[in-house]
Amino acid sequence: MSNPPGPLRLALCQMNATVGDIAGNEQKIREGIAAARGQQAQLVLFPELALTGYPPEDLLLKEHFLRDARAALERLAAEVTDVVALVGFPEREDDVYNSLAVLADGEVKAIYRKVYLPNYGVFDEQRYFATGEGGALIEVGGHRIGLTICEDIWEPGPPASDEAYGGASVIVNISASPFHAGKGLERERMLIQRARDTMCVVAFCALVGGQDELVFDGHSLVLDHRGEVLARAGQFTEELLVATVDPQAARTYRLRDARQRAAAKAARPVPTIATLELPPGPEPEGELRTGGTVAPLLEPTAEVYAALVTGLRDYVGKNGFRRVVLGLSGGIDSALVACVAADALGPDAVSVAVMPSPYSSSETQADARQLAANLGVELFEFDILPAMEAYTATLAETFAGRPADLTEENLQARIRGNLLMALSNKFGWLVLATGNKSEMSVGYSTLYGDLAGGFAVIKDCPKTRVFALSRHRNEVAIETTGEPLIPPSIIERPPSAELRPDQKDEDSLPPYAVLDPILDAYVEQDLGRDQLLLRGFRLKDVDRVLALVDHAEYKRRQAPPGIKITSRAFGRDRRVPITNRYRG
Ligand SMILES: Nc1ncnc2c1ncn2[C@@H]1O[C@H](COP(=O)(O)OP(=O)(O)OC[C@H]2O[C@@H]([n+]3cccc(C(=O)O)c3)[C@H](O)[C@@H]2O)[C@@H](O)[C@H]1O
Ligand SMILES: Nc1ncnc2c1ncn2[C@@H]1O[C@H](COP(=O)(O)OP(=O)(O)OP(=O)(O)O)[C@@H](O)[C@H]1O
Ligand SMILES: NC(=O)CC[C@H](N)C(=O)O
Repeated sequence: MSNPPGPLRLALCQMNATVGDIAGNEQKIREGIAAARGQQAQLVLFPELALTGYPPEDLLLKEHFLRDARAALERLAAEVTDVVALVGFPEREDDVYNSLAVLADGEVKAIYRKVYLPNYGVFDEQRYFATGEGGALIEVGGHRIGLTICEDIWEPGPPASDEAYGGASVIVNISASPFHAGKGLERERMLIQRARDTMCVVAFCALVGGQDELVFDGHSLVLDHRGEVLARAGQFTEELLVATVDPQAARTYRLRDARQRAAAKAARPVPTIATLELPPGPEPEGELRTGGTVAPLLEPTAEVYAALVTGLRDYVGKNGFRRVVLGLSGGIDSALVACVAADALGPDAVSVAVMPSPYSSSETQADARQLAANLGVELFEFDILPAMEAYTATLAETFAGRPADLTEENLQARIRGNLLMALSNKFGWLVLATGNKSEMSVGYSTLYGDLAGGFAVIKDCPKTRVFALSRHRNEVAIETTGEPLIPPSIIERPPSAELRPDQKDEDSLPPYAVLDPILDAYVEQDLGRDQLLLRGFRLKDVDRVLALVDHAEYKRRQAPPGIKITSRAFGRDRRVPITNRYRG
């Protein structure tokens, strides 16, 4: 019997790739490999499709895009020495595969192809990729390492189980796993279970950063064979997570667990696709011990806030904007968006416009000005009365004899939207829309009015969550400066669109504490009318809300993109027809 292989030093490069920026991603991978080498890592992992960013969507239908990605991979491979690098890329062969390349000794040594291609929720991988054949191992200095790509490890059985039964003591997973509230913990629990099932070290290397509506939270992990967390990267931040693992301990552990012997006999044989020398690694005399840094987890509301900040920062940065602008009403939605913008971009990159009409109360305007001052953002003031009067005069003859109604209310929202778009056009700023998920659900927003804009930061945050996030931001401010950031009256005042005298949201909608749970059940869980009644919601509320949600689909299709933070956001996550006579 040969000597058992010793410890293995891993580096997980939790990087923020940009979709389509092959050269930029290539450079980040190059730097990650150098940093991993600097940390004496022997194996360095990069996220799923790290070379192209995730999801590249229909770029994958372009042959030249696939060729460019391959060329970048070959360039990187040629430079790799003294470490084994596992890099995600789209592979064009007889078909297209979502693949992991094993780079070592100046070449691409082997390629593993993703087996499970997710095609639910926001995922569309079967549109682009063919499935891989099954699990695969690489041997690095006697360590058998099982390869998986993202969804592969969400499946309880093969390929990970086949790889473990085939002798793997380490399972690596390169991933691009989009965030929703609570997902990080859910994913960590799943990975702990996989480590226990396979009795393997699990190294999970995650993508981080925003891509259109998706945010990738990072939260890379290294677990031992009993599911203990050896190392955890921070959430929503780039990081090179380095950890030393003891694969031999996993092998020893298995000797005491007879279950896997029978299962191993029944398992599908797994090929070893590369046999490689162990790269140098740390000096044995050094203070080498298993583990790495373990970042603490953010609490649930802080986590969602961080997702919004990351999503906005990356949307703005990756799309080449330098500044954003939004209408600040003195209400809670625009207040929260302004805070997120200032936190994401810095107050110097945020402008706000206070645009009172005769229905805007002096209190809300004062609150808006106070918040702008607290944030230190640039403030514009535009009185919209002259524009309202101009519209009214222009339409007077046509509308003669008709009372003022929603038409005039919507005109106010449209005047504001127009002014913001004028600032956008003149100065090249991105307009942030401020609608929340409750409003998006029931269509409580004006087309070409407050729905105007380039990015809708809180469109997936129900109003009750908007309150929680705003309170959270104030708690953070009080902890750091002793003062709230958002004037408390903004949080305490009953929500109103202020489009007519004394208007309150609750005059036309059920209270948000009632509305939001109905929306969660109907929109996120697809429950029907009868099931909603079984849950104790009132018939009157259910019928009204369901009709509003169904009717507003046309409006949502015209809304700007925004950050997904729930398990079911509007858009690609929930595809319902606009023309639709089905009720309930
Ligand atoms: N199926 C369909 N496909 C395509 N377009 C369709 C359509 N059905 C109606 N439309 C069009 O949509 C128009 C109606 O939509 P729209 O013009 O937006 O107006 P509408 O939905 O009628 O009114 C706006 C609603 O949002 C509320 N609001 C506005 C502004 C701010 C807030 C807030 O609190 O934040 C709330 C306001 O109180 C009101 O209830 C119709 O006139 C028609 O042109
Ligand atoms: N007086 C105003 N000045 C500037 N912007 C405004 C004003 N009123 C409305 N807006 C813009 O239009 C959006 C829709 O606001 P509205 O007051 O109609 O309802 P809301 O959904 O309760 O939003 P908020 O909580 O921000 O007030 C606001 O978030 C803001 O961006
Ligand atoms: N890219 C993937 O395969 C991701 C799928 C996985 N279930 C997730 O949500 O994280």
